[in-house]
Amino acid sequence: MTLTTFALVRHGQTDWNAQRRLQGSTDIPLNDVGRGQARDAVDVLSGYEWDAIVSSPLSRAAETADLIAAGLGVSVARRVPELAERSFGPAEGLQDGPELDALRIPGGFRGAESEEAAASRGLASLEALAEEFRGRRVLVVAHGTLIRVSLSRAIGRTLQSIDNAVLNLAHHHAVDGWQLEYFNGERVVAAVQS
Ligand SMILES: O=C(O)[C@@H](CO)OP(=O)(O)O
Repeated sequence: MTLTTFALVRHGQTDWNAQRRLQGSTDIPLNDVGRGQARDAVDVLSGYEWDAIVSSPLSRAAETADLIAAGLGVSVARRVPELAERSFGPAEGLQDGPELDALRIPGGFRGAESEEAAASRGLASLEALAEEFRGRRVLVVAHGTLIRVSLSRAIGRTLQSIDNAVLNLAHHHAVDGWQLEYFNGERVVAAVQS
């Protein structure tokens, strides 16, 4: 089986990231730090061949993808709606604290998209991309939670190997045992077989 190679890239920083406010489906643009992070990623990623770049439609990811694509000279193939961040419902905009705690229920927040639903759509879109770009190398620019839950699901089902799977452009973010690492200049790929 020919493997498709993905670099899974988290978008750069937004003001809400800096303020530690949950964004989810709220469309917050990159800030200057985030735009700089996207440009810095070009230096790291330019050591590899990329056949396509796809992104979540939310502007923090789309703009990161556009900046990386411009720097690499690769056209942005498309926005993939299923790569949008998990929706957190009424928890969006909140920081850690009592107001957020009041919305917590097992597995998430009241009124939020379930982790199961986000993982299903995220992994299905990765599997479709793996098939479409079979044997090639694809940059996917998406979100912390969406990437984490999709890969968590993939490990249970179809992920064959992970080798520094996640490029985290914004900040270290450990959730449920998944450590999304800032890119360290080594191999950055997850090989996904569908
Ligand atoms: O939505 C958010 O605030 C976080 C949650 O993980 O994700 P991202 O910043 O990657 O979109």
